[in-house]
Amino acid sequence: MSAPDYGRAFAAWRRACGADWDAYARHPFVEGMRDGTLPREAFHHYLVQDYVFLVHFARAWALAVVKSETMEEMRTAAATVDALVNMEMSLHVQTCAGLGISEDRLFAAPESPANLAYTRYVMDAGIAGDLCDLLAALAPCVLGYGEIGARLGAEAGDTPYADWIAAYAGDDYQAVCRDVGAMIDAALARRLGTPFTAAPRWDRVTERFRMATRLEAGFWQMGLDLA
Ligand SMILES: Cc1ncc(C[n+]2csc(CCO)c2C)c(N)n1
Repeated sequence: MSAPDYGRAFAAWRRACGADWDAYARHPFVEGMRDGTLPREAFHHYLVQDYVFLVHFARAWALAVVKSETMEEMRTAAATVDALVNMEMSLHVQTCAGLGISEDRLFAAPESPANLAYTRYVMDAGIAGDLCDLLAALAPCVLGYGEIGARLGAEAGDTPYADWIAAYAGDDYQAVCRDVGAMIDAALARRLGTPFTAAPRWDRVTERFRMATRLEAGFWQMGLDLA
């Protein structure tokens, strides 16, 4: 299936990062969720690490509030922090509880190096650069899960991971992806001009997107390797 429409920047970044993008969006971990062959322990390991990931991801979106230059940017970034801290993280705790993973285990989990590399890379992209650099590093996470969810929602058969797929394939999450895609396009147009793909800085922000994409693939691999 073709890529979903999450705006112009995403389409251009995705095309520029072709092989790296496919290595993430079609990683064996993802295909294992699709056909149900992903080992349970790998999914559980991923979920525990993902809790730690969400903590740092919320911090990175809080940095997007700091780096905002318009009220609209600030509202989107602040709403994302709120959704992560007050909804996603408690949902995550509930999901894990349903699978027999206690909150104590989540809190006690030592952070894996692949997890640390990814989240601190995103944070540093934002600290060293402006909102464009930060959003380019955040985009593979937000929009990649949208694309993966949409594809698996259409392709998956009977799989124990149907709930995970439904959450990201659903209309609510797909609308979040379109909103974030529009925010990214507006933020780039404001700072890089239009067309932003012709701006001197375009290649540098594309490299932020590429590295974050590679680190997302590393996160799936960490799940498979129980690393
Ligand atoms: C490694 C990893 N990458 C991406 C996501 C997806 N994700 C994280 S926060 C969020 C909400 C929107 O900002 C979404 C979809 C994840 N859970 N774990």
